[in-house]
Order: sequence, then C-alpha cells, then structure tokens
Amino acid sequence: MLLLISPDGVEEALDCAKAAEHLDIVDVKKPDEGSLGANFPWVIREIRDAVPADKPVSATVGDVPYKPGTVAQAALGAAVSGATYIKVGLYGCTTPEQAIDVMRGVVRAVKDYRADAFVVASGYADAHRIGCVNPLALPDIARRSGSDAAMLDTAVKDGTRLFDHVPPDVCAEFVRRAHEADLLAALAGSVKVGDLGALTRIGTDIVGVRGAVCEGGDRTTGRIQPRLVAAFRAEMDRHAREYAAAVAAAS
Ligand SMILES: O=C[C@H](O)COP(=O)(O)O
Repeated sequence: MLLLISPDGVEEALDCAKAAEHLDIVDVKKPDEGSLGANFPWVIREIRDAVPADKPVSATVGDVPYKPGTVAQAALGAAVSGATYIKVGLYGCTTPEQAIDVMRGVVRAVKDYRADAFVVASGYADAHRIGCVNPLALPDIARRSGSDAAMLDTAVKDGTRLFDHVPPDVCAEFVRRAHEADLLAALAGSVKVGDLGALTRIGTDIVGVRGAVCEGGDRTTGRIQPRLVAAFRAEMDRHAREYAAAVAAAS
C-alpha cells in the first residue's frame, strides 16, 4: 500500500520532505477550499522543487462543478505546474454520465500534455450528504473515462470517517471493482492508524491521510509532523507483514 500525504503548503511540504523515506506521494491541496481544495500553481511548483525528485507530486484540482471544460483546463494547469498525479473531486456531478464527461476531459487534457501522468477520479464516501455520485460508481467512472485510479475521500471534514459512511465490506467491493477494471484503488477520509488493518486486508493500493499525521490529529489547526508520518508508516508496514504471514499460513 502506498502512503499519500497532503500538506497544505510549502512549509508543510518541507516537513514531508524530512519524512520522505516514509511516504510515497506528496499531495498538494488547499484544505481551506474544501476536502480536495486546489492550491495555486506556484505552490505546486514550489512543492515540486522542495520534495525529493523520486517522490511523485500529486495535486488536487478541487471539489469540482459539472463544468468539463473548466475542469480540464484546471487539470492541465496542475500538470504544467509539475504534478504527475492529478486528482479530481467530482463534487458537482450528480450522475455517472456527468462524472465521465468531466473525467474524459481531464484525461485528454493531462495526457496530451504528459502521457505518463496519473489521473485519479475521486468521489466521496459521504456522497449522500452532498448529493453527488454513489461511491461504488467510481471504479466504472474511472474505467470509462480512461483514468488510472478510483478514489474515495470524505467531503465533510467534521470528524466522521471513511468507514462511518462506507463500511469495510463496501470498501472491499470498491477495491474489487477497481481491480477488476485494472485500476488502482485509493481510500482516504480521516483514516486513523486503527483503520490500517482493514485497509490492508481489502487490498487498498493507496491510502491518503492528513489529520492522522498532524499534531493533535487535527487536520486544520495541527501541522504535519515527520515523526507521525514515520509512526504511521511503521504501522502500515507491520500490518502488511502480518497480513502476508497470515495469507502464507493459510495457503
Ligand atoms: O487525500 C487525502 C486527504 O487529505 C485526507 O485528509 P484527512 O486524513 O485529514 O481526511
């Protein structure tokens, strides 16, 4: 499982750089503009320069409206600024068809510019609270649009978590559908260390966190701490080892 960490700006990205050996992807966002709030192009560029070259930089394009042209242009902006993972939060899409429309535009805009860019179609575990597409529709939306990964995060950061809205057995179905479509499955949403066992067992490819590696567990007032990133990674590795041993023992 890959670890994606979301700093809110250049200073926190420098803290991520200190913990670079423990994480896999640095994800630029602007949390005060929403769960997948987009940051400025120059911030993406500065963060790209600040983190080791072998760590991919991801950028969120925002909690986007159903405006395929606008979103495609914004996604290209993120790619031009140095992000190789482009994440789109399909906030304003109320049907799978709308979501596919948006993601097709993003895939074309980004991959015409950089063929090896990695496009992530993100829905929301708490979709019922905001009226957007159902979480289990995301793998098919990602597949039909030519995206590389399907993701879930939470839209409302009020302390409720991924598993409060989409329990582990439904997340397992999400991962199964993503893998069946040859996509990576990414899960986030106030994930805590205690969720890592379940996320490992269901085959999650990428786990995204912010709050869990911020001081006091607070994604808004706390700042990312390199020691918390290291501790989170250690727990991920422990679960991976234990799960591999259990699978080997059962076979
Ligand atoms: O992409 C991952 C998100 O930034 C997760 O943030 P969170 O763990 O605070 O919900």
